[in-house]
Amino acid sequence: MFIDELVKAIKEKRSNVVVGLDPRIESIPEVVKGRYFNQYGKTLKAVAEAILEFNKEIIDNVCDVVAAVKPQIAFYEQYGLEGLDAYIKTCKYAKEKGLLIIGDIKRGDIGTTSKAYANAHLGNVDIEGVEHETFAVDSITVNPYLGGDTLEEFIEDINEFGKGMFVLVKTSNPGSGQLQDLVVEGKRIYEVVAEMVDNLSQKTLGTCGYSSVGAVVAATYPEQAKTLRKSMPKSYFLVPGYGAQGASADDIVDCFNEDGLGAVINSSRGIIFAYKKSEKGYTQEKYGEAARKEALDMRDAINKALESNGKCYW
Ligand SMILES: O=C(O)c1cc(=O)[nH]c(=O)n1[C@@H]1O[C@H](COP(=O)(O)O)[C@@H](O)[C@H]1O
Repeated sequence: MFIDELVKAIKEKRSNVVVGLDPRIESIPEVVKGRYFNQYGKTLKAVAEAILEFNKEIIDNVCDVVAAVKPQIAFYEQYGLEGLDAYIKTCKYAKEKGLLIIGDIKRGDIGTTSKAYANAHLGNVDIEGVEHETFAVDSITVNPYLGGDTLEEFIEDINEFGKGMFVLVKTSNPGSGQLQDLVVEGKRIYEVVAEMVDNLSQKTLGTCGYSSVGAVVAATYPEQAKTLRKSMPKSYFLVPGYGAQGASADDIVDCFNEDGLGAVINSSRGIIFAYKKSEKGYTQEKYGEAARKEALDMRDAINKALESNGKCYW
């Protein structure tokens, strides 16, 4: 089951870090993309090849330091089929390197359509009795805006295929409060979503005691995260906002339970494009090493903050 594998990886690697594989062609080092532009011109094919080479180097450098990777599909989808091919190959490579994959797809639609998303990203598609795995990731992010029935559609595949999902509860963006913080019948909308997540978590408990239905709770709103931690005790939090969006290790402590578990912290740009921090002596030629160094620093900073609050598991 996804959650048991995630907790196992966290404990083995002593790391609560997730690296977001969000490639932006403008930030991929010239030493990588230049070769593909020479070979294929400024084409979708060249970009997709550059992304794949870049991702593989990042994965090679962080696979023993992080619990999971989180490719955000928009960064691939924007390059059409070539881009999606790079997404699939990236996921396959990460899997070969022993990493868990959280496909950041943020889907959600009416029931039968959600089921099609579940088939694509969690389960299988059935072509007249022949099963095919299309995107093959371990867990996904899901948008709850259409209501609880639409989230239920993912549960069957989560249980059948041992997968997981993280439901958007409190997001990191500046406008997240506009809808999520509204008070309706005495409760904030994000609290209502948290109740839905908590109910679903009971149906998907792993042997580790946590559930394969988790929640996205942003590091940029630590006060809300503290309350949410109590409302969803069995759900793992996927915590974005660390690094590039301004949150630090101290901001994520309350996303963890007293047992030192309960959250994975994502950083995308801050790690994969760390080579740009030339003041640290990083170079574009050694962009993989720079990512590794930043992932190690992030792991250690989080462990230190947890330790000083009596919440370090190891
Ligand atoms: O679901 C997410 O991962 C997510 C939710 C959220 O509230 N905020 C957020 O930034 N994210 C994603 O987390 C990643 C953050 O990237 P960086 O800001 O570069 O670390 C991006 O892939 C976002 O799409």
